[in-house]
Amino acid sequence: MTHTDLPVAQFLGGRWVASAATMPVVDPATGAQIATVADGDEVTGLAALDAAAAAQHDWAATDARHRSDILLRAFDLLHADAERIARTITFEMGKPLAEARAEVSYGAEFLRWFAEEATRASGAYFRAPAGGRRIAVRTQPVGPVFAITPWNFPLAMVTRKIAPALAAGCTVVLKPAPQTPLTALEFVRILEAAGVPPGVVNCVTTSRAPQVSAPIIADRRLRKLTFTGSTAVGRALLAQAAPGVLRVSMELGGNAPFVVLESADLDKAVEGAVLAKLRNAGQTCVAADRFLVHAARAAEFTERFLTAVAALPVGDGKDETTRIGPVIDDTAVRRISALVDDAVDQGAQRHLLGPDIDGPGHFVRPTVLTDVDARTRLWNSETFGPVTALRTFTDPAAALRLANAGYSGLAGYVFGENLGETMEFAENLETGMVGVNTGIISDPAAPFGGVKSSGLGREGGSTGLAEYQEQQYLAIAR
Ligand SMILES: O=CCCCC(=O)O
Repeated sequence: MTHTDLPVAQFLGGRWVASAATMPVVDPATGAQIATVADGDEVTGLAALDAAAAAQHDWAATDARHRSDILLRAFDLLHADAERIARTITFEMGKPLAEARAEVSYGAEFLRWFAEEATRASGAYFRAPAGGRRIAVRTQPVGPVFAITPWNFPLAMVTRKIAPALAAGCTVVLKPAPQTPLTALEFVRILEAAGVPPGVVNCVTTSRAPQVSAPIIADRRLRKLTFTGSTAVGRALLAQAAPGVLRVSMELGGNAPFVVLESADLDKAVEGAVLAKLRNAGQTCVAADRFLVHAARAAEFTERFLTAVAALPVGDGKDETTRIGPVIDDTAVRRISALVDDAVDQGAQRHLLGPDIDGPGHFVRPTVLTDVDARTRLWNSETFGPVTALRTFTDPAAALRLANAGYSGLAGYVFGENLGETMEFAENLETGMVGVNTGIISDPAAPFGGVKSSGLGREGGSTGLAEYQEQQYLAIAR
């Protein structure tokens, strides 16, 4: 597969602007360079914002039905090209083809969801209770949006931001992750073909994120920043957004607890654990990181989970049989290995599963660690790899305290058949999302987001559009 039909260019103001500066795109399964794309700088970034700002007024003035129709055309075009886009995802970030196909379907659903939401925009009109005036409330687009997207879901995290922005009437500057520009560029071509007017969506690919992002965020024409990525980068972006008092949506890091209560159905728990931990080789913000298993069920759960993980073929995601692909790069391999070694040094038992794949790609051997000390870095970090950290509990109240310890609060998982106890536990988890007897929670119709340091705002669901809207209140004298 080659990507030579993608221009080495930035998409600015509805045109593909050729770039002399370039950056490579690397297949994490082989380490080989698979494409070259434009490498933008601050001038490119500001040119993208110029185009977005220039297009904002006219785009905001379009009818919601018009914007909805464009999103639906993009939905159809994405499905028509689904296999090629899925292969692009797998080539540039390594996830198994089956998962890449699932991502295309999932990503496309944001286009359909927000195409539908676009036409449901509502306001209010009523008499003030104290009399004297009528109150009218209308919505309007927040204005130009800067969307910074991650490499782990190179399509779905783009559609999850661009679809509501377009539905609301906002223009966009998109900066995809440097590891995964190809999927974003392919999607931009789909938007172009779907009829998105010039300047409404602009895309800057760059290896110099801070250099490109800072001037855009500092520019007073920008009105919203939306980011998915690590908490550390999110904090830095929030600081940059403060002087302009930008609207922000931040989907940041997690460290999800996965709790198996005494009443759990272990068929469901093991299946859920495999999905919650190993989807995308563990490189998901909602990945289960801290397994807390009731002592009475721990031996059986652990044995069955080890067997299930050992049975998952590890390898190049382009091989149809692969279930666990590479991690994104060599830095990730080293970071994950250091977390594992540190946990083992502090008393954890290491269970190595699957083959040990030596380079040239970036592979981490699936590993389960039992008896992990809750003070280790592994327990307290977002692992972002195929490594499971497990400990047991006897007192559910203590397990809940441990699950809620720490600063992150994105996702959590609870498995149990005692409905009362399970729901009580789920409701008391300090996370924005909870999977109850399921290892997959993502759904375009549900509000995705975290509490504590896992983020601000929600994407998708019935409130996802409002993240891109302002309310204007009109006081009408009687
Ligand atoms: O890392 C965050 C991506 C979340 C993907 C999903 O919606 O499951």
